[in-house]
Amino acid sequence: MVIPNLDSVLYDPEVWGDPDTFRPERFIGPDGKLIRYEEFIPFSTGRRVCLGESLARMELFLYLAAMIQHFRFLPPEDGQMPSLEGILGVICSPKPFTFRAVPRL
Ligand code: HEM
Repeated sequence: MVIPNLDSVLYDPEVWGDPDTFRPERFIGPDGKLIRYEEFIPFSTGRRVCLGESLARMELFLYLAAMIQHFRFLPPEDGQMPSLEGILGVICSPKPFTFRAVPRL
């Protein structure tokens, strides 16, 4: 079995500059439009590209938009932000963290 290391591209400092910094605005150009980087390949690329990509993108958009519409997401009372260091496995998953979801009225 061959498991490609997509992180070598998704975290390539030559492409992203500061890949470990949470800076989603890196995907928005000065004209306010979405920048599409060919190096952004969370669903892989080529012949083995994810067959569920459009479904996953749509579900993620609907789920996140609904959550953000209904809640404000804040750090816990102690102000401790989640670590951006992942747990490395076949996929990289987040370390356990806590946060507050405050309903928007
Ligand atoms: C955020 C969600 C998802 C991510 C990040 C993701 C990512 C990936 C990646 C990176 C691969 C390539 C694996 C390889 O190296 O061979 C893959 C393959 C695949 N994914 Fe996804 N996937 C997601 C959701 C889904 C969903 C929702 C479905 C189906 C409903 C799906 C179906 C598949 C299938 C069938 C393949 C195998 C394609 C092939 O080898 O021909 N994925 N996915």
